[in-house]
Amino acid sequence: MAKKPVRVTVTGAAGQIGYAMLYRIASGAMLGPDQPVILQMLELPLEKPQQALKGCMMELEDCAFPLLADMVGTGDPKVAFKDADYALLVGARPRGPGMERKDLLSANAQIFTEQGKAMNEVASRDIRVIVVGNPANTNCYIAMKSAPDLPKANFTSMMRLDHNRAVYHLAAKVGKTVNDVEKMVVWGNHSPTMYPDIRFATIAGQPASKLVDEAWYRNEYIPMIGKRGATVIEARGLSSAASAANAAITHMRDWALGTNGKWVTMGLPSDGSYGIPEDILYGVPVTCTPGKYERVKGLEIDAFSREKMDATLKELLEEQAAVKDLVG
Ligand SMILES: NC(=O)c1ccc[n+]([C@@H]2O[C@H](COP(=O)([O-])OP(=O)(O)OC[C@H]3O[C@@H](n4cnc5c(N)ncnc54)[C@H](O)[C@@H]3O)[C@@H](O)[C@H]2O)c1
Ligand SMILES: O=C(O)C[C@H](O)C(=O)O
Repeated sequence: MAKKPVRVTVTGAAGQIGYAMLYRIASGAMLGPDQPVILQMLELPLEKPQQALKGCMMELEDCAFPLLADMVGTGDPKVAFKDADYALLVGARPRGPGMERKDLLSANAQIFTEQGKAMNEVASRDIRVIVVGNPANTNCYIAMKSAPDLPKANFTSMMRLDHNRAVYHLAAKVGKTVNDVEKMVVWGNHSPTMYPDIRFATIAGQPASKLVDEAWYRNEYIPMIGKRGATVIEARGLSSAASAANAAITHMRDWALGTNGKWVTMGLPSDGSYGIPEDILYGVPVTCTPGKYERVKGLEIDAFSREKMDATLKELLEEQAAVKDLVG
């Protein structure tokens, strides 16, 4: 029997990431080739973005996707999140050259308070949320705190782009492919303080730390992964869109359908493990079974890692303090 359609909300749907994302979700790339979806798309309630959203919806019609059961385009969060089963919170102001992601904090905090409240009121009680809009970890924290009736564990922030970058550049360094890399971890914040940790990683079954030079790893690789977003902005004049959309889709796909034991990185509200205070949205390794993620627990944290993990935590605590008044 055909599956019942599920409702997927995308905010900032007519922006660059939205445009790279909608058609893949409607094609089944996120929830599988037998799962019909209803797309509920939110854009700013202003003429230009609403007009652009209409254009996106025309193109969705013209794709004639068999899995697209229905669609809604709106400027009202309560319409966009109504009964939503999945939400991809993309809509936010992106940074330009010379800005850090945390410079966007106050501009975007309001958005995530409003959207958290709307989800609290009208979304499915089991909604699964990924926050992409920057600063993603803290925006997710704000949305989660603004939705006290929904399970905290269902709020996640996107660290998958960092994870994918870390996997690709490690594989490339030793002349292997991404398929050869297992057990990558990117701890912490989606910012230059993030800590790509290769201590558990293997490349074609060999320990990664034995295959690459430690000085390269510490002095080149870690900062390069942390600054990759800025490097793309410099080159494109715009922030990553295709790779960000791809990361969000694979984050949700893995959560919905499982990873078959493979480790991926998700920003999760901390449960206190690894010395991260509860509720802070922090990148950690997980495995997923359909509909459920499970943290990889009990990893040993050495002195170098502790220092790196504490530095990215410190930044998250500062971001959290800066939005304290909004969150209450
Ligand atoms: N977490 C990550 O790894 C990652 C990666 C890339 C980009 N980003 C972030 O994603 C966000 C979106 O990037 P983009 O390149 O698509 O930007 P964009 O400017 O092209 O699109 C953003 C869209 O959001 C809309 N929008 C703004 N406020 C909104 C609101 N309150 N409700 C609904 N829609 C709203 C805008 O009208 C616009 O169409 C930015 O914050 C960017 O920094 C995050
Ligand atoms: O760096 C940015 O501002 C965009 C995004 O967060 C990225 O990492 O590509």
